[in-house]
Amino acid sequence: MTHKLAVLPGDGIGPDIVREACKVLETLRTNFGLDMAWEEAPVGGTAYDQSGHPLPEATLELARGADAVLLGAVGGPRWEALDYSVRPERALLALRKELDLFANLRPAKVFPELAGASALKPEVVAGIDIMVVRELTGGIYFGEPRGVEELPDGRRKGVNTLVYASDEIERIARVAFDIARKRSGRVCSIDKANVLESTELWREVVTDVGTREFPDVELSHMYVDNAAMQLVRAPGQFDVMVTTNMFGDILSDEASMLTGSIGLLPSASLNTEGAGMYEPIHGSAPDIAGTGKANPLATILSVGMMLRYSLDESELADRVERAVEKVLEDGLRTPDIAAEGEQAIGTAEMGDAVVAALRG
Ligand SMILES: NC(=O)c1ccc[n+]([C@@H]2O[C@H](COP(=O)([O-])OP(=O)(O)OC[C@H]3O[C@@H](n4cnc5c(N)ncnc54)[C@H](O)[C@@H]3O)[C@@H](O)[C@H]2O)c1
Ligand SMILES: CC(C)[C@H](C(=O)O)[C@@H](O)C(=O)O
Ligand SMILES: [Mg+2]
Repeated sequence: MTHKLAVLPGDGIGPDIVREACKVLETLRTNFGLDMAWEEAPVGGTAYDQSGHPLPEATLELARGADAVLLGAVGGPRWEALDYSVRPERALLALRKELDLFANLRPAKVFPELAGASALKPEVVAGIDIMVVRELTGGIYFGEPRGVEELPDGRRKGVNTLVYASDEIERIARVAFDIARKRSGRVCSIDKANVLESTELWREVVTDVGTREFPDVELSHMYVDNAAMQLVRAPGQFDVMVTTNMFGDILSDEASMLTGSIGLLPSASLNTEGAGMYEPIHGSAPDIAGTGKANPLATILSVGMMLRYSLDESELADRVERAVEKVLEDGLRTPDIAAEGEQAIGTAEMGDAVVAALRG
């Protein structure tokens, strides 16, 4: 059966990195028999400029009908002053909510060749392989009430609400425990249960699910401030980290620096139906947009996750990961992962190198 893909390049460096990921998909089709067809659609600021909305109905429909969505990035200074309701980032949140993509997997794996590019000492990050499991359709990103209101005395009040219902916590906990069973058998749940009742419930529910359904998995808990510190002090203690929407957003960017660059971290956002959205964890990088300096590897590795989690093509996923390892072994570096004085290559050259490594 032909896999139907929706490709949403978005803004800033989005189109550049997605172009390279599509070269990889095309190579898998022509050389390795991947049966797929993709259709592209605008999203984010680019879509807003074209149609007045960051997530046009046609784009949402395309995503709904696809087996998997590949997304670049959205947003940028050009659209920052827009009303919140039509800001590019809203498209991302709407896609996640509409497709019920509650489970966001963000692996942070240190490639041996890049241990020297890490923000930490190479010996501290050697072998690091962390899976951040981020809840993606709840928490403070979606809680009501929200907004900015005028107070009678002329002041304004900004409100966001951190809400979690027990079933939302249960389902993300199950995803984390399941993944841990295939890895080290350990889960660390990150919360702020000492201050926030919503995450006190988080801790309680994660513990219940663990005790009742996954007694074989070792569960520990950590407050988020400590976790942020431990991630740079001794990252080797973590394997699967499960956490709320906002804590996961922040901790995954932090974890990326263990690997050397945010330009290396892919993600999968999954629902219970097997469909998923795949995107790098980074944003539209306005500071380097249009310069050809963006690292496309996070997006290419997101294609790998797509093959594994939505298309049931794990052999091809392995091939993509091996091709990325090969280009790094060969010493190819975009500027974000190049050592001082080391020759760097551009976005398209990196994509071409992965394609060449795939072809063998
Ligand atoms: N998933 C998404 O679409 C997503 C994620 C994060 C931020 N954003 C949006 O992107 C815009 C910029 O946000 P930001 O600057 O805070 O975060 P960012 O992730 O876009 O950039 C942070 C830093 O990392 C660098 N960087 C990011 N991706 C890179 C890559 N592939 N290769 C090399 N360097 C890379 C950038 O140059 C920048 O210095 C904002 O509008 C934000 O809302 C979108
Ligand atoms: C752009 C923004 C809505 C998004 C998030 O906060 O989830 C981004 O930072 C991410 O990590 O995907
Ligand atoms: Mg983020």
